[in-house]
Amino acid sequence: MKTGAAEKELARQLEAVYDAGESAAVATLVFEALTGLDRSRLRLQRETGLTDEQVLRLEAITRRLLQEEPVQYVLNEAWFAGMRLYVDPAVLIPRPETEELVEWIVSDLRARGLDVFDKAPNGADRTEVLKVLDVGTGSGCIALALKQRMPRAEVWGCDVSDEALNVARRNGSTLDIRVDFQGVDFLSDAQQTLLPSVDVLVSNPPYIPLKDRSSMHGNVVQWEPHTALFVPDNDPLLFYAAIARFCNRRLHTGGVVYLEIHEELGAAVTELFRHAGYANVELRKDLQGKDRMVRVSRI
Ligand SMILES: C[S@@+](CC[C@H](N)C(=O)[O-])C[C@H]1O[C@@H](n2cnc3c(N)ncnc32)[C@H](O)[C@@H]1O
Repeated sequence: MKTGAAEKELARQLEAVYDAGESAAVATLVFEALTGLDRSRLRLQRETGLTDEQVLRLEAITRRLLQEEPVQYVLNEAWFAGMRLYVDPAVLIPRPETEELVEWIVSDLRARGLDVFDKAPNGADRTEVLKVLDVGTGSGCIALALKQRMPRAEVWGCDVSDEALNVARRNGSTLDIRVDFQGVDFLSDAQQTLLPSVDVLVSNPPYIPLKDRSSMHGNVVQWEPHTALFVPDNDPLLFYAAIARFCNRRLHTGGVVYLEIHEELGAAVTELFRHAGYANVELRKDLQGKDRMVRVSRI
């Protein structure tokens, strides 16, 4: 079968689980992975035939996609902040909203003129000037993107899931980005003491109340790790409260906290931090116009 026709046929089949636009986008991702060609080369080689091996692989991929398994898990890759990350069902698939959180941090720190962006020249003093902690690191996407953009910062990522930490460490080593990933149950005050004092804390914690589960798309609920997604209906701010407790002890004066939030929890999260004595509280919308990020500082 020719590549172009096979891609069209896959898109058609995927309309059983996705809308037409998504089906075409997923089919293109599959064919990029299958052929090793980017989308413009793929278009130029529409008439090239698939090898027997490619046909077999395509059949296996199609079967998994039709069971609503996210394409990122099927292909074991997701793009985040220009990095190709390994992902599997142990970790949340990194989302574009989270890239916006990373951009907010980087642009703030640039504006502060901090000496963290350039690699120290050979032989120069490699003293790291800024300590950053990513809570609930999952694939390591936030921590790795920050360390890549700010080579002279010292970056930690923590997670309760050993499987997620394996993925994060694998990404760090494949990309050759040095982040210290640690296994910590952040909800335990005792385990929080294993973590360093920092200047910047960032987190995209679990924040979806369990009651929302029934209205979510099958490919999220059936496949993505529930420890990454859900919080109890009666305590949706659980992780933000734990972050505030940690920051009271371990965030340096002048330190800043950046959080991803549920679109309906903007007022509650900002109030929690105001009440805990934090300043410069700012709620920001994502590109979809939904309340999605909060920044607060410790004075
Ligand atoms: C919403 S995911 C975010 C993953 C990644 N930072 C991202 O933005 O794609 C939340 C992460 O928090 C982790 N997590 C859940 N409970 C935790 C706990 N008690 N302590 C530390 N991490 C936890 C999950 O394993 C998951 O990796």
